[in-house]
Amino acid sequence: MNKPRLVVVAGVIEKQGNYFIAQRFDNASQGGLWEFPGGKIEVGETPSQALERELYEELAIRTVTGLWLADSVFDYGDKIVELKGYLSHWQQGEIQLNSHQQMAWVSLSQLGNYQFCAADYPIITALHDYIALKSHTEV
Ligand SMILES: Nc1nc2c([nH]c(=O)n2[C@@H]2O[C@H](COP(=O)(O)OP(=O)(O)OP(=O)(O)O)[C@@H](O)[C@H]2O)c(=O)[nH]1
Repeated sequence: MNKPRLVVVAGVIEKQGNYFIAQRFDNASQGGLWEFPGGKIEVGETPSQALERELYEELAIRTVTGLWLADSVFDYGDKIVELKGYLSHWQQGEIQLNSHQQMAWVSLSQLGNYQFCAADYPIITALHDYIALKSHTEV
């Protein structure tokens, strides 16, 4: 049997040097693990549109999708997830947690203290690389 391959977008939202992360419900797939909010791309959507829709549904905030960070493919056994990570820029609204059991704002170095969905680690690496590059090019 062919296992499903899900194409999923995830957004990294930054505020004052901290990054938004959210914990999946214990009874969901990858339950209890942390992730960047987002979800599956629907038919006819661009990744950017899907991410803006998902962040509104999950967090009730309006965002604009920014820089692409990385794509990551992980086989969870029952499904393959192709995760596309982007920066997301918060435009308006206050965060309401509609689809997660917990949230946190954490620094880049604190990200290592949380257990993420396996597909997220290349996105975290790309975020580290991006921030390092940015700090080298800023004068
Ligand atoms: N939103 C989001 N999903 C992620 C991330 N990393 C990761 O592996 N995923 C996986 O991508 C899939 C899509 O998740 P979803 O939020 O749209 O919906 P879901 O829990 O109903 O997914 P499911 O149908 O696999 O149970 C989930 O299996 C989830 O575990 C991430 O950083 N953000």
